[in-house]
Amino acid sequence: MTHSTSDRTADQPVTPGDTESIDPAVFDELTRLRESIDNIDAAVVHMLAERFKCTQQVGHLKAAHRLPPADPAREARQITRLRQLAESAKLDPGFAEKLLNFIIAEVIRHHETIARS
Ligand SMILES: C=C(O[C@@H]1C=C(C(=O)O)C=C[C@H]1O)C(=O)O
Repeated sequence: MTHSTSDRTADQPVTPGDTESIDPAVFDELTRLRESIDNIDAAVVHMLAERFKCTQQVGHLKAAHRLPPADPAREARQITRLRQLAESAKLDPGFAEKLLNFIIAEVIRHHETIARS
């Protein structure tokens, strides 16, 4: 059985996936916003891919010159800088720090693999 928007009162939540019962104007707005989210997610993936291309080169340079995979002093400077950028962009600095640490941990793992190879 299908439901029109008039079958549902405002206080009843819409079942996830039940797009037919969403007000068409709301659905259009949601679709527009989701298209932007998809574009942003694609940009993030492409930017991360470029970042990892650079960090792979750093990994090979470090391995060739017997430099350690991690550089905690550089990381500390990056975190300070990113927290400041996040603050001015009204992004949670704690979240920015966690994200950078997550990415750096993956980079260091790659550098350790390169150094062993
Ligand atoms: C890429 C480097 O190696 C590691 C990874 C970093 C990063 O992903 O930004 C930063 C510092 C290092 O711990 C580097 O030393 O520049």
